[in-house]
Amino acid sequence: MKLIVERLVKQFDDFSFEASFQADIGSFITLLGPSGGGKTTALQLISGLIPPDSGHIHFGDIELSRLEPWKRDIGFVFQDYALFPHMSVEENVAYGLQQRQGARQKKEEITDRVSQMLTLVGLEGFEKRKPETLSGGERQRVALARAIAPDPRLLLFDEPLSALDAPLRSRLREEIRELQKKLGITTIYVTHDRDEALSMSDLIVIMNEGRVIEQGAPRTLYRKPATLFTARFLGEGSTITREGKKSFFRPENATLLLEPEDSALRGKMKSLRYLGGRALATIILADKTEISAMVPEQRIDDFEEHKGKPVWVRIDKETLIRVS
Ligand SMILES: Nc1ncnc2c1ncn2[C@@H]1O[C@H](COP(=O)(O)OP(=O)(O)OP(=O)(O)O)[C@@H](O)[C@H]1O
Repeated sequence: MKLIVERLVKQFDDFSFEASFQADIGSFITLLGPSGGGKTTALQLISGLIPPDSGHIHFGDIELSRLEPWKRDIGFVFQDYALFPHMSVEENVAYGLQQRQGARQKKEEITDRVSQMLTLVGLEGFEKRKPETLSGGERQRVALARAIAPDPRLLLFDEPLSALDAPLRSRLREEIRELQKKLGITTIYVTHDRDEALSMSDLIVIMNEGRVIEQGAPRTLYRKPATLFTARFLGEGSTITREGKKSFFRPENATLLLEPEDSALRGKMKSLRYLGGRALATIILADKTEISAMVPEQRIDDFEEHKGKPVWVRIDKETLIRVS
């Protein structure tokens, strides 16, 4: 069973969007790309907030794009939480249930479901609190509980963690991913943060300028990107020309040497930037190309006083990537 986004098209005055991608039902899909790439537009089209000019969205046997937005069974979590300020935590979570399931839903059933959801996101005891008394992370947990309470078929996240500090962001990443796995909800997650995309996803869809550049599993896209855009977006790297073709390599696949070696590239050390546990060396080759190589902690001493001096760089051949 697949989620298939098929040639979804939307034309704004000066922005054209066209995207196709597909993934297994139950998987965690991340739309990754720079600002203005069309990620939010993709979510809005999928949820039905804006109508597409053409295209289809299939969820298994169901054609979502034929359904009215409120019949699509979609949960949404935004960056700014979008909680109702005058409602308590439990009222916020219950709101989604009452909307979806109609007023006939028994009161006790709603109460049970709300407390089950709050337990799931680690917020027992917060039932009566108002959003203004909560931290950013707690608010985002409420938003998550509200989104999953009606048991949606699809969960959409739009940069949910970008307002939070780094340690909290990384904790919530793990929590969201674990919860998603446990519940098996098909999820589409929008971010411009590559670490987030690499650490959370089953599938990453790279978007730029309203188009899908490529899609793949995190490690495949990182190690074997088809395009220079994806290669650069997913991490550090350098481009060299070999036999007239552009080749890309990651700094961790390049070894810095003090002595010449067969097929190692000769250059001059430009800088060495310490990153904690390792350092990133920048080397200028004879043709003025700048490349970078990772130096492990135990070898940093060898190169620390080496600025401006000759060095050699050995690149693992099998890690060189042909890119277009
Ligand atoms: N309703 C609209 N009318 C006109 N243009 C729009 C509309 N919605 C989005 N756009 C344009 O579409 C482009 C893509 O915007 P979108 O928000 O989808 O990008 P994004 O990848 O989510 O970026 P960000 O990370 O900054 O949110 C932008 O140039 C935006 O101005």
